[in-house]
Amino acid sequence: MTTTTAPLPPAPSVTTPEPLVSVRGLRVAYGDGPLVLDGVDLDLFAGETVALLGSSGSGKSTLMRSLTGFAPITGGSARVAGHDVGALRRGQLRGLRAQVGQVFQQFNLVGRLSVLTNVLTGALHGAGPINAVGGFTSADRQRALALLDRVGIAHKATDQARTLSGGQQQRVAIARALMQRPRLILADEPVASLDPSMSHQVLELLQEIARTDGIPVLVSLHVLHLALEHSDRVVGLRHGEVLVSAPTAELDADRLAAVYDVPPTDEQEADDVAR
Ligand SMILES: Nc1ncnc2c1ncn2[C@@H]1O[C@H](COP(=O)(O)OP(=O)(O)OP(=O)(O)O)[C@@H](O)[C@H]1O
Repeated sequence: MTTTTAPLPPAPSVTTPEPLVSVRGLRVAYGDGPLVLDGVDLDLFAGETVALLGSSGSGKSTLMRSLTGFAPITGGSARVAGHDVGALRRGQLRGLRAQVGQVFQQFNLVGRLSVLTNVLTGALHGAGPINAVGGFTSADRQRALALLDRVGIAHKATDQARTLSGGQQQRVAIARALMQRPRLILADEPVASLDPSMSHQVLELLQEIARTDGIPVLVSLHVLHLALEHSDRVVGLRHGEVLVSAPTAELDADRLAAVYDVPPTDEQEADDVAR
């Protein structure tokens, strides 16, 4: 009797989503100084909000800066949107930065300009100095107004940015970041200057943008409960190393406190929120 071997049917294709950001064994040192990041791994996927926690000096800002080529990578790699950041030349880095929306603690708006103009400047990213003087199109203006509407402050479009409250200014900064049509949003302590209510609103907005637009949002925070309430995953840095990396649903404040040399007390957290 002969037996024949039938060919196997093709395996069902299992597609694992590719992370937009993939950091492996990243090491960063400034000048001759010590390693500020030492072997950091990080993936960021479309649609997720990842909270970055750690004591002051643990390397949160440096990790963010390394994703846009502003930190000196001395080992390992950081890939963003398919690019090996450490291997990019200056012009290529400019192109990458145009795809990354950034939100900062101090909003970084031009106070004397209108809210609308501040948002429009987001369209200049990557345009270069020659295109930048060409002015904005009416399509740009429509889009900027639509974004202001989305973040809830279209009624302030013609006001000078400096006349807005902190929470409103941060919304403008988020609209400006969206004007870039970013593939990634980096928010470095975006609520450190806001009161508790504004902090929740701004973080809710960032998480909504991540989910709706399918953009990964990496947000550094100093307040544990804000991270637990407004993120899908938490990455905790300690002395430049990843100590915790887990879905937020699996974490609690006790486990996250291990990230800190001195765990923040409720009082300190309240102070941080109120700052
Ligand atoms: N441009 C720089 N030149 C030299 N050292 C730097 C530079 N930027 C940061 N550092 C050092 O790198 C370390 C990490 O700083 P980083 O700002 O990344 O920490 P962080 O976790 O964001 O802190 P914080 O919560 O206070 O913002 C610190 O020791 C800091 O002094």
